[in-house]
Amino acid sequence: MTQHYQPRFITFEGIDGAGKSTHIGFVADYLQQRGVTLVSSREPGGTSLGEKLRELLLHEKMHLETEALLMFASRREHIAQVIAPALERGEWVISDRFTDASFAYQGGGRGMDLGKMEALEAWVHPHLQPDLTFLFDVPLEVARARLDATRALDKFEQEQADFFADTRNEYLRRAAQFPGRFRIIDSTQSIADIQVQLAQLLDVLLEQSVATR
Ligand SMILES: Nc1ncnc2c1ncn2[C@@H]1O[C@H](COP(=O)(O)OP(=O)(O)O)[C@@H](O)[C@H]1O
Ligand SMILES: Cc1cn([C@H]2C[C@H](O)[C@@H](COP(=O)(O)OP(=O)(O)O)O2)c(=O)[nH]c1=O
Repeated sequence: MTQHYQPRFITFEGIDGAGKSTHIGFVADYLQQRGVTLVSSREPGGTSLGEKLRELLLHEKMHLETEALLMFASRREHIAQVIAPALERGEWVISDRFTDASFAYQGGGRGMDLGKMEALEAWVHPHLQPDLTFLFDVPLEVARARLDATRALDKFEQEQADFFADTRNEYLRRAAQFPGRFRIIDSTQSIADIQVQLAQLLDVLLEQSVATR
């Protein structure tokens, strides 16, 4: 008998170089092998308009509030075109970043007023929150060394240590504020050990999501 699951929304967060992208494919495969139909997406981006906004956001200098507004504009389109329709079809959505990233980067890193951020969140998705958020957490030096070893850096990745310290602290503050949905992954572990931990956490969510019909 095929297993049916209630739809779930999973997000991946962490400072640049923490290892988030490395594990998204693993999570998608793990869930699909267990019968989950899912959509894998990312922010900023995830739609045709969102990908154009991503290009601007990652390469153009702009006012901090413009940056926050464009992140939420991309998110609004992403929810309307991708996230909400998939959940309504009964599918799962996994997204490489969501609103916690705006709190961490524009709020923590750039210092935007968190009250304004909360207002944007309440405006753009008053009733939608991830069911599960994996926060890939590493010391800044580890993340920086991984980035330097691998790729050309975009606008955010070129920021200094202070920026990432504040970004990481805001992520950890959000995790403490919403312990029900956040799972902090110690990303100094090996990739194999992280995958074991992810599989255990996904098994719990799968068990809680079995639909009886
Ligand atoms: N646990 C880990 N141990 C060692 N290297 C890792 C680990 N996780 C990721 N990496 C490497 O670090 C680099 C950045 O990882 P990536 O997943 O792209 O980070 P992010 O998406 O969080 O910015 C990649 O080269 C990746 O292979
Ligand atoms: C979603 C989001 C991302 N960002 C930033 C974080 C990242 O530095 C950047 C792009 O994210 P990411 O997809 O992690 O970049 P990469 O493909 O290089 O791993 O956008 C914000 O500043 N605010 C946001 O709300």
